[in-house]
Amino acid sequence: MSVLRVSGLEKSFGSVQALSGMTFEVAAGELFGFLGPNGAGKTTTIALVTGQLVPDSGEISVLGVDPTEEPLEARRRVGILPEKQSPPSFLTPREYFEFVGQIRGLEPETLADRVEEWVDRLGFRGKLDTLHTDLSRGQQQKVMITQAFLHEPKLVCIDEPLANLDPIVQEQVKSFLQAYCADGNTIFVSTHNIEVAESICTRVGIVADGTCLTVETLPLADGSSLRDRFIDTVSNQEPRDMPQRVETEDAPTPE
Ligand SMILES: Nc1ncnc2c1ncn2[C@@H]1O[C@H](COP(=O)(O)OP(=O)(O)OP(=O)(O)O)[C@@H](O)[C@H]1O
Repeated sequence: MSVLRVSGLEKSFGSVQALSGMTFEVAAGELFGFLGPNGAGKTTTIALVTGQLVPDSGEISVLGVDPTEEPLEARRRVGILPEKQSPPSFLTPREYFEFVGQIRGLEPETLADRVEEWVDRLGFRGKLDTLHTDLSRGQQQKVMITQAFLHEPKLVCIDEPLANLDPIVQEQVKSFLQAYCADGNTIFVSTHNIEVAESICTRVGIVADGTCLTVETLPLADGSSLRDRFIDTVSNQEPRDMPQRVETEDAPTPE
């Protein structure tokens, strides 16, 4: 069954075309990697899938919901770990998790149990009552990972899950992500870390210029490395037409 389906997505920001025909599908139980160079459209795709942006055209289905039509419902069903976002500086992890637990409709006992699991898993029990502003980047990332999984969503969209984490915690998070998918859940993970994607993902989509160029099952059937496949795929793509500069007759004259 398809958990996430994206078809012919187009999205522009002014004259910048971020997505041009983005198409791919992710099935239940997959740990699907989304790989691409800077500016390929990965973050834009996650924002569309999670109802934070509206596409210009194209179709999205997230756990059977169209996030363009029902953004709140899509966000309710999906766990989101956005790129480069920090928990609120003026709250402690405990306060933030209470807030997230209420939004996610968790019973207080369930929330308490899950927070216990996560502080043990990621080792930040001693920081539960420290303001986020006084936590390190890695400790803040642990809080952000926890909030994405607290309601145990069927689908979690993650941008760079291992950013700022030390190698030991990275291994713990990688194992957790694999176990979570082995239980039948699905993770969609955008990353620049090709070796991490190769070690944990079941399939990867390689994207560039707002398009999914190929989807590969891992390990690659011909035994080549994902890094080589990535470089070959991205460097062999046809260059996209660059937007033409539009000359206007009444352009303002410089003072
Ligand atoms: N709000 C915005 N306004 C204008 N342009 C934007 C906006 N958001 C994204 N873009 C442009 O859309 C394109 C895709 O950006 P996006 O952030 O989705 O790429 P990405 O694959 O996540 O890149 P990276 O790996 O560098 O994080 C880029 O050219 C970017 O400059």
